[in-house]
Amino acid sequence: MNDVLQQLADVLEQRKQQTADQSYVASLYAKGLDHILKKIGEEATETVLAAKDGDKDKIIYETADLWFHCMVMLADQGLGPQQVISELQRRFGLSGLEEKARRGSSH
Ligand SMILES: N=c1c2ncn([C@@H]3O[C@H](COP(=O)(O)OP(=O)(O)OP(=O)(O)O)[C@@H](O)[C@H]3O)c2ncn1[C@@H]1O[C@H](COP(=O)(O)O)[C@@H](O)[C@H]1O
Repeated sequence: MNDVLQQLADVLEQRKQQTADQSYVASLYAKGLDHILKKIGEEATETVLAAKDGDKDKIIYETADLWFHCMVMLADQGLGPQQVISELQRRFGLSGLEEKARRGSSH
Protein backbone atom coordinates (compact mmCIF):
# COMPACT_ATOMS: atom_id res chain seq x y z
CA MET A 1 0.00 0.00 0.00
CA ASN A 2 1.07 3.55 -0.63
CA ASP A 3 3.08 4.71 2.43
CA VAL A 4 1.25 8.01 2.73
CA LEU A 5 -2.10 6.27 3.22
CA GLN A 6 -0.71 4.22 6.13
CA GLN A 7 1.12 7.26 7.56
CA LEU A 8 -2.11 9.26 7.40
CA ALA A 9 -4.02 6.35 9.00
CA ASP A 10 -1.48 6.36 11.87
CA VAL A 11 -1.98 10.12 12.37
CA LEU A 12 -5.79 9.66 12.32
CA GLU A 13 -5.45 7.04 15.10
CA GLN A 14 -3.25 9.37 17.17
CA ARG A 15 -5.82 12.16 16.80
CA LYS A 16 -8.31 10.06 18.78
CA GLN A 17 -6.32 11.14 21.88
CA GLN A 18 -6.60 14.87 21.06
CA THR A 19 -9.26 17.49 21.62
CA ALA A 20 -11.25 19.38 18.98
CA ASP A 21 -9.34 22.62 19.55
CA GLN A 22 -6.01 20.83 18.94
CA SER A 23 -6.80 19.20 15.61
CA TYR A 24 -9.24 19.32 12.67
CA VAL A 25 -9.44 15.50 12.67
CA ALA A 26 -10.20 15.45 16.40
CA SER A 27 -12.94 18.05 15.75
CA LEU A 28 -14.48 15.72 13.15
CA TYR A 29 -14.49 12.80 15.61
CA ALA A 30 -16.03 15.09 18.25
CA LYS A 31 -18.84 16.15 15.88
CA GLY A 32 -19.62 12.49 15.24
CA LEU A 33 -20.32 10.08 12.41
CA ASP A 34 -23.22 12.05 10.86
CA HIS A 35 -20.98 15.12 10.46
CA ILE A 36 -18.17 13.03 8.93
CA LEU A 37 -20.67 11.49 6.49
CA LYS A 38 -21.98 14.96 5.61
CA LYS A 39 -18.42 16.05 4.81
CA ILE A 40 -18.00 12.99 2.56
CA GLY A 41 -21.21 13.95 0.74
CA GLU A 42 -20.00 17.54 0.26
CA GLU A 43 -16.56 16.48 -0.95
CA ALA A 44 -18.09 13.91 -3.32
CA THR A 45 -20.30 16.62 -4.83
CA GLU A 46 -17.31 18.97 -5.19
CA THR A 47 -15.35 16.17 -6.89
CA VAL A 48 -18.20 15.55 -9.33
CA LEU A 49 -18.46 19.29 -10.13
CA ALA A 50 -14.68 19.52 -10.67
CA ALA A 51 -14.79 16.57 -13.06
CA LYS A 52 -17.77 18.09 -14.93
CA ASP A 53 -15.68 21.29 -15.31
CA GLY A 54 -12.75 19.22 -16.62
CA ASP A 55 -10.42 21.13 -14.28
CA LYS A 56 -7.60 18.62 -13.62
CA ASP A 57 -5.99 20.51 -10.70
CA LYS A 58 -9.38 20.87 -9.02
CA ILE A 59 -10.24 17.20 -9.63
CA ILE A 60 -7.01 16.18 -7.83
CA TYR A 61 -7.61 18.64 -4.96
CA GLU A 62 -11.25 17.65 -4.42
CA THR A 63 -10.52 13.92 -4.75
CA ALA A 64 -7.83 14.31 -2.07
CA ASP A 65 -10.43 16.00 0.18
CA LEU A 66 -12.85 13.14 -0.54
CA TRP A 67 -10.29 10.40 0.15
CA PHE A 68 -9.16 12.20 3.32
CA HIS A 69 -12.71 12.37 4.71
CA CYS A 70 -13.30 8.71 3.75
CA MET A 71 -10.11 7.85 5.68
CA VAL A 72 -11.50 9.71 8.72
CA MET A 73 -14.76 7.74 8.39
CA LEU A 74 -12.82 4.44 8.21
CA ALA A 75 -10.80 5.37 11.31
CA ASP A 76 -13.96 6.39 13.15
CA GLN A 77 -15.40 2.96 12.33
CA GLY A 78 -12.28 1.12 13.53
CA LEU A 79 -11.15 0.39 9.98
CA GLY A 80 -8.19 1.49 7.87
CA PRO A 81 -7.03 1.84 4.28
CA GLN A 82 -5.34 -1.58 4.30
CA GLN A 83 -8.74 -3.29 4.44
CA VAL A 84 -9.98 -1.32 1.42
CA ILE A 85 -6.74 -1.97 -0.50
CA SER A 86 -7.06 -5.69 0.32
CA GLU A 87 -10.59 -5.69 -1.10
CA LEU A 88 -9.36 -3.99 -4.30
CA GLN A 89 -6.52 -6.55 -4.48
CA ARG A 90 -9.05 -9.37 -4.09
CA ARG A 91 -11.04 -7.93 -7.01
CA PHE A 92 -7.96 -7.35 -9.18
CA GLY A 93 -8.19 -9.28 -12.40
CA LEU A 94 -11.81 -10.17 -11.78
CA SER A 95 -14.07 -8.72 -14.43
CA GLY A 96 -16.58 -6.19 -13.09
CA LEU A 97 -19.38 -8.04 -14.86
CA GLU A 98 -18.27 -11.38 -13.37
CA GLU A 99 -18.04 -9.83 -9.89
CA LYS A 100 -21.54 -8.38 -10.28
CA ALA A 101 -22.91 -11.79 -11.26
CA ARG A 102 -21.26 -13.43 -8.20
CA ARG A 103 -22.64 -10.67 -5.95
CA GLY A 104 -26.12 -11.37 -7.24
CA SER A 105 -25.91 -14.90 -5.87
CA SER A 106 -24.32 -14.08 -2.48
CA HIS A 107 -25.90 -10.71 -1.40
N1 LIG B 1 -5.18 15.51 4.58
C1 LIG B 1 -5.73 16.28 5.37
C2 LIG B 1 -6.80 17.15 4.94
N2 LIG B 1 -7.39 17.31 3.74
C3 LIG B 1 -8.32 18.25 3.94
N3 LIG B 1 -8.34 18.69 5.21
C4 LIG B 1 -9.19 19.70 5.82
O1 LIG B 1 -10.52 19.41 5.49
C5 LIG B 1 -11.28 20.59 5.53
C6 LIG B 1 -12.21 20.53 4.34
O2 LIG B 1 -12.45 21.74 3.91
P1 LIG B 1 -13.85 22.43 3.71
O3 LIG B 1 -13.52 23.56 2.85
O4 LIG B 1 -14.90 21.50 3.32
O5 LIG B 1 -14.25 22.77 5.17
P2 LIG B 1 -14.09 23.73 6.32
O6 LIG B 1 -15.09 24.79 6.19
O7 LIG B 1 -12.66 24.17 6.56
O8 LIG B 1 -14.48 22.64 7.41
P3 LIG B 1 -15.80 22.29 8.17
O9 LIG B 1 -15.80 23.20 9.35
O10 LIG B 1 -16.95 22.42 7.22
O11 LIG B 1 -15.59 20.83 8.57
C7 LIG B 1 -10.27 21.76 5.55
O12 LIG B 1 -10.27 22.32 6.85
C8 LIG B 1 -8.96 21.09 5.26
O13 LIG B 1 -7.85 21.69 5.93
C9 LIG B 1 -7.40 18.01 5.88
N4 LIG B 1 -7.01 18.05 7.19
C10 LIG B 1 -6.01 17.22 7.59
N5 LIG B 1 -5.37 16.35 6.72
C11 LIG B 1 -4.32 15.43 7.22
O14 LIG B 1 -4.63 15.08 8.55
C12 LIG B 1 -3.51 15.37 9.38
C13 LIG B 1 -4.00 15.74 10.77
O15 LIG B 1 -4.68 16.98 10.71
P4 LIG B 1 -5.05 17.74 12.08
O16 LIG B 1 -5.95 16.86 12.81
O17 LIG B 1 -5.72 19.03 11.67
O18 LIG B 1 -3.76 18.00 12.77
C14 LIG B 1 -2.75 16.49 8.66
O19 LIG B 1 -1.40 16.50 9.02
C15 LIG B 1 -2.95 16.06 7.21
O20 LIG B 1 -2.00 15.05 6.89
